Amino acid sequence: MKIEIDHKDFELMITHEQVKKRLRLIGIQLNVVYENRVPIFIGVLNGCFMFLADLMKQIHIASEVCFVKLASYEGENRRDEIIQLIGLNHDLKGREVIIVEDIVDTGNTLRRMLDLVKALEPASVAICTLLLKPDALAYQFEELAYVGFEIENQFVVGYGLDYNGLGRNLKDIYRAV
Ligand SMILES: O=P(O)(O)OC[C@H]1O[C@H](OP(=O)(O)OP(=O)(O)O)[C@H](O)[C@@H]1O
Ligand SMILES: Nc1nc2[nH]cnc2c(=O)[nH]1
Repeated sequence: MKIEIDHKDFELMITHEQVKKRLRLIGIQLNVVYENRVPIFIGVLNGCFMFLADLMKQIHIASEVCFVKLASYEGENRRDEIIQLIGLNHDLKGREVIIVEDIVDTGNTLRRMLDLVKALEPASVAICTLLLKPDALAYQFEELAYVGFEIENQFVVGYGLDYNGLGRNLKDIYRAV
C-alpha cells in the first residue's frame, strides 16, 4: 500500500498488527527481567508517544512512566551548545531506568540521552527502541537490550514518527520510496 505525505511517497513496511505482536514479546521479557525492581520508563518525546503507550499496556509489574524532551540552548559564554533534559521530575538515583525511543538511527540522540541519565546515578540503564537502523549507527550501545525491529537505512514514518511534522498519527509504519 502506498501513501503520500507532503508530496513524498511512502510504502507500507510494518503493520500495526506486527508491532502489537512484537510488543507482546518485549513486554513478556520486561515483566520477567524487572519483576520486583519497580523500573521507571522514560520516553523521549515526541516520536515515542504511541510506542510507549502501547508498550505500557503489556507491562504488568509495578513501574513508573515519564516523558522527557531533549532541548539545546546556548551556554552562558555562547560557545557550547548544551543539551538539557526537560520534563524529568523524578529522582533517578538508584533507580532502574528504561529509556524508550521510537527509533535509533545514528545514535546521536541516544548518546546524549544516556550521558544525561547516567549523570543522575541510576542503578541501571537499558534502552528499549521500536526501530533500529544498524547500518546507520555511529556508536555501539551495550545498553541496547530491547529492539522491536531492525530496519534498513531508509527514512520511515508513522506510529509516532513524522515527515515534516506529519504522519505521526498513522497506525502502521511506512518507508520512503
Ligand atoms: O539516532 P538519531 O539519528 O539521533 O535519531 C533518532 C531520533 O530522531 C527522532 O527524533 P527527532 O529529533 O526527529 O524528534 P521527534 O521525536 O520530535 O520527531 C527519534 O525520535 C529519535 O529520538
Ligand atoms: N521520522 C523519522 N525520524 C527519524 N529520526 C531518525 N531517523 C528517522 C526516520 O527514519 N524517520
